[in-house]
Amino acid sequence: MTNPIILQPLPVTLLTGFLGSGKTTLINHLLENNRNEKIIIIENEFGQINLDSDLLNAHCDIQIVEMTNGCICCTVQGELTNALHKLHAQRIAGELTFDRLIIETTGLADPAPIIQTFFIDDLIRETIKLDAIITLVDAQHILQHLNEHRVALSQIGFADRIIVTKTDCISEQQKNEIISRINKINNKAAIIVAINGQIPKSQWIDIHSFDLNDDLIINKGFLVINPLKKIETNFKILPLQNQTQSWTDNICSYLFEAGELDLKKIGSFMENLVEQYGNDMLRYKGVLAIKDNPQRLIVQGVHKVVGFDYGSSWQDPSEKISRLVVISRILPFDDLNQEFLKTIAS
Ligand SMILES: Nc1nc2c(ncn2[C@@H]2O[C@H](COP(=O)(O)OP(=O)(O)OP(=O)(O)O)[C@@H](O)[C@H]2O)c(=O)[nH]1
Repeated sequence: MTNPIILQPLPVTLLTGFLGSGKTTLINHLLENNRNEKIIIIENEFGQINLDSDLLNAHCDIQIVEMTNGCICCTVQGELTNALHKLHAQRIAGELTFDRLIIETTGLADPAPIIQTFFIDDLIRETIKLDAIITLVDAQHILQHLNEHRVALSQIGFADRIIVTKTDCISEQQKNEIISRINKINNKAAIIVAINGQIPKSQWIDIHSFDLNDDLIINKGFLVINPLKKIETNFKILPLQNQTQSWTDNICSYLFEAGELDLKKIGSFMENLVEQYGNDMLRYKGVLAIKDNPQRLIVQGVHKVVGFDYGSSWQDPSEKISRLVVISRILPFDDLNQEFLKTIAS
């Protein structure tokens, strides 16, 4: 009898960004500088013609799976699920060996249905580990994209990390304005500057954004890397102070904060929040302190798909603090915050 093959969950990076923002350029840079890893790339193109697979470096050790069935919102979940199941079957059968998967979405895609695929499907949840959502932003055109295409806003809102490209085509002042605008839309993601995709792999691969760990890092600083210099982590992670909303653009970051909560009450608060506003909530992540429970309760969600899990124990019970960050289209924050505060344990 042969032993069943036990495989580690496959790390997956989801690469998004508006048309022409530099996704293929970034992947090519990775492939050229990372030849000892086998990478599978799933391309999701809008329309029937997929040019990107031709643009990728054919001589590198990659496999490309194309999904060319245009309408991303209705078909992508099914198509992506099928593609991932097929890859898993080939991996299990030993027909394909690879170390990681990168999914490059069409520039016109709202990442929501793609991300949801990773939460919804049982086999995918068990065999794949979503590492991070990386959004590329074309510094030259982003202001126009934001004005004209809601999807550009959504792509920034969903990001765990944002890579600003083409800063070589604009002035220093314009670059700073753009970084500041992006930071107002999503102040959770670190922002990195890359010219022609030239950043080290460690800046966008193996970020572990979806790990259910206890760190709720709220980043208000910028991580700006000059590709020509040695990487310095001149990286400020500052606690979000009392500011709970950023009002430029209609996607905001909200912070709900309190001490120990009542499990039942916070459960129904979350249920109502997601039921009522799930369509507007791009991403949310929280570390909650529950009364009479030594462990942290971790909550993560994308729109109406939400997951709860217990994390590690609080070291010092007197420091138990609950934080929930929501990146969303505009919410009636004051009313919701009143409801949130009612979940504080008595
Ligand atoms: N000047 C400059 N050009 C860049 C930079 N990054 C990418 N480009 C160029 O921008 C164009 C589009 O880059 P791609 O990598 O094809 O962009 P993409 O996001 O894959 O494009 P789509 O698949 O059409 O959405 C190419 O001509 C790249 O050479 C950069 O940092 N600076």
